[in-house]
Amino acid sequence: MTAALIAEGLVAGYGAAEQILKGASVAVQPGEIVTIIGPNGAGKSTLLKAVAGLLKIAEGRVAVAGRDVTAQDAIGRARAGLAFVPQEANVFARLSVAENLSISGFLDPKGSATELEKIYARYPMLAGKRRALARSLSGGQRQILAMAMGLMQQPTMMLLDEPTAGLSPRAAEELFAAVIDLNRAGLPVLMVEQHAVEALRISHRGYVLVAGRNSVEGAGPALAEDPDIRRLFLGG
Ligand SMILES: Nc1ncnc2c1ncn2[C@@H]1O[C@H](COP(=O)(O)OP(=O)(O)OP(=O)(O)O)[C@@H](O)[C@H]1O
Repeated sequence: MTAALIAEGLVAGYGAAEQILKGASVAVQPGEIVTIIGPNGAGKSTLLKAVAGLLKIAEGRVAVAGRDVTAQDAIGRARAGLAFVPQEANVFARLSVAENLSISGFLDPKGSATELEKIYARYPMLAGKRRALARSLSGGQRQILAMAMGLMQQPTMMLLDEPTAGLSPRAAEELFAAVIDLNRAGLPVLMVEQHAVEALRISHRGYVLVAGRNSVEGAGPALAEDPDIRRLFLGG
């Protein structure tokens, strides 16, 4: 089986300072939700950025659906199938929902209208608010919009950086339900989450990243219930 994503031995950082990633690796198999947890500053967001091609890596390799994309920039990796939803500033606040979605179809302008209809069918909330400015949406609605913008790229693999950050427990639950829904429709997901227990419970597998390196990995629900993991990384 060809992995949906392989990132191997990534070394990367920001400029002259010490590298943040010191050889981190993750893999996502077709059909999986995989969550990366770990202490603040471990490099979780940095790992997603390095995979998405937004941060140059000094060492390592990235492959999407069996194709090596290490030499590709962010656009090349998007074309190869990766959609990255950043944690912050992930929608254009002053544009409408429809405009946000339309410009996200830039990889395939011809297919964009069809894709847009699929998205409105999947998320009736967005269809109902298509003329609303993105900044008028609730936090949860905005995260759905950001995810839908990723879907406009017709990805084979979704990268989500803390999709529930700043959301109420209820909105976070709805967002996780939307992630499960997408995954059941066949999309593999790699996410970084602060709501680690909830995220691991809905994940097939999880990785613990510590100081830029892999620590523990295992089945998501098992990690969520593991007493040592809970004590060390999940606040008791
Ligand atoms: N743009 C940047 N320029 C310089 N340093 C950065 C930048 N972004 C992140 N860092 C540093 O890289 C380290 C890892 O940050 P990263 O955001 O990847 O951590 P994280 O594991 O996602 O943690 P958190 O849960 O705090 O977001 C931190 O020390 C952070 O200060």
